[in-house]
Amino acid sequence: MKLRLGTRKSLMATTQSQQVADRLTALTGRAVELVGITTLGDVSKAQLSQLGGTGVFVSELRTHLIEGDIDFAVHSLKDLPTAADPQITIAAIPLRDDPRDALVGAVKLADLAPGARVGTGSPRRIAQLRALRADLEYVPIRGNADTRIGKVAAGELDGVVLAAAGLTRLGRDGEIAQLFDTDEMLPAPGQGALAVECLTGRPDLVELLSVLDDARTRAAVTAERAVLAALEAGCSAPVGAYAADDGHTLNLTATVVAIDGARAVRKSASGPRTAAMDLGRELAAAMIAQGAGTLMGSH
Ligand SMILES: NCc1[nH]cc(CCC(=O)O)c1CC(=O)O
Repeated sequence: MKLRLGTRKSLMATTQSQQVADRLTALTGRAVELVGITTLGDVSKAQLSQLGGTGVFVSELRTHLIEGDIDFAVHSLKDLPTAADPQITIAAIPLRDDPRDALVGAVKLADLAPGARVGTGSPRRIAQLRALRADLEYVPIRGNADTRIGKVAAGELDGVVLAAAGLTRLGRDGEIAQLFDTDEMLPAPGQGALAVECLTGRPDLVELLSVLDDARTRAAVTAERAVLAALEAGCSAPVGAYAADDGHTLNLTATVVAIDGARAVRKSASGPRTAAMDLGRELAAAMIAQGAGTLMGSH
């Protein structure tokens, strides 16, 4: 029997789902069929913020899992709520793609003229960009990557900032003018990683899908998301976190930035991969002690 992989119909979603399907077939011999699902979030993009952000896509695919229409689903990990759903198991977190943010446009950020218009809807990106270039105009934009990049081609904007991983999945990485090093811009927790999930009540399927798991990526994103959860922040909060696992140790850096870009709390910590959750929680507690909570309230 073919496994049914439920996916949103956007190009990014179908591309990443197909990659996961192909890898699963290569590793296990099991055939996988993509099942396109139109979510409420896709239908009414205008109301997306009222619907609670990108979490709406995740919860609709989860409803299809629970109803048995599909066997498993693939999400961008950074769009998953930090609160676990006991009915759902993240059976695999595959090897992460490039976690960095990217500037799409003709020139690097440092070479943009004063007052140039840069598009991004993310408070995390705006705040960190303001810290790098306070003299540019940051324009809130919505829509899929295609629409956003189109505003640069149309001359409406001088640049847009997006996740490098998403651009690569869309085959648009050739238009990247600059990749931001994590020293200058910390990505969203889990950025560039995928989550493969199915029902907890299907242990055989959990086991089958687990061949896709990458232990280092799982540890890194566990630490990053523990920061987010401990700060009680959502996916649209001005929180950046990045952890790298060098094979022995997990090195985690996180930041909370005020939307004006003028104030930030930034801290790093290291620990064993096996204690990823504690590493993230403890770093968040240290950040709160330095005023991170006040900064988040001030945007
Ligand atoms: N919030 C939307 C979203 N969710 C995942 C990605 C990109 C791919 C990824 O980070 O895995 C994007 C677009 C973006 O932030 O540019």
